[in-house]
Amino acid sequence: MILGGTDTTANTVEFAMAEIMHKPNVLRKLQQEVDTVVGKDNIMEESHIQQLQYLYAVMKEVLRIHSTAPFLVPHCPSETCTVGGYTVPKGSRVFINVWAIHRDPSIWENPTEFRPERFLDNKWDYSGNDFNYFPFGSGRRMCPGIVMAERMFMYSVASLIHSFDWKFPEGETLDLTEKFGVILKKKMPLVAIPTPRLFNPTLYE
Ligand code: HEM
Repeated sequence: MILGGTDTTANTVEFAMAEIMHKPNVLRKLQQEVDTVVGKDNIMEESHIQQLQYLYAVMKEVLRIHSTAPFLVPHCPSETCTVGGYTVPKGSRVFINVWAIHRDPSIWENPTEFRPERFLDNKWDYSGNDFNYFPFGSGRRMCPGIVMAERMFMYSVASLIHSFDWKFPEGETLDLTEKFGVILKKKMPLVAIPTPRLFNPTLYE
């Protein structure tokens, strides 16, 4: 529970910050949204999360393009079964390549482009009922930590972009190389330089 709940969300936040910093128009839109909802003379609270619809779309897009659990977790059928015409013997170890499904050009327009707007119409959700988009898996073994993951992600990223502007260190550019494993990680850790942007310095105390 602790492993499943910390590394996953932390890596999703790291990928999100890297993508956001690389796309100044996305950062601008996010900051406009938090400034409207939270205000620049206030700090981010959990109660603001529900109103951050653009940030919610950003989270969904990060979970699509950098699927935190790229092969879900291994499943093992208790009986031999047939799926899509293929026989899966009892006891097999089954990995679902959700990373590839989330980048399949027959499902997604420009799949490698980071474009949160594709989620703004709420057509896609991750309830596990749509096998084109299921970053939290599906069925009985689906992730039980979705609500906590949402809150941790939304609160962390909203606080970071509300309180600070962010840039890459001088001379450094974006490196989004992924390191595959049970959990997808950024190969090179993100280095990001913050600059305070709120009016009242006491909000940083
Ligand atoms: C961005 C955050 C997260 C992502 C993308 C994620 C994704 C997943 C996925 C894909 C699975 C496997 C589902 C399947 O195979 O059908 C899973 C399982 C699991 N997750 Fe998460 N997870 C996240 C955060 C969390 C959090 C915050 C917790 C707990 C507080 C958590 C606890 C678990 C547990 C206990 C399982 C195993 C469930 C089982 O096997 O019955 N996860 N998660």
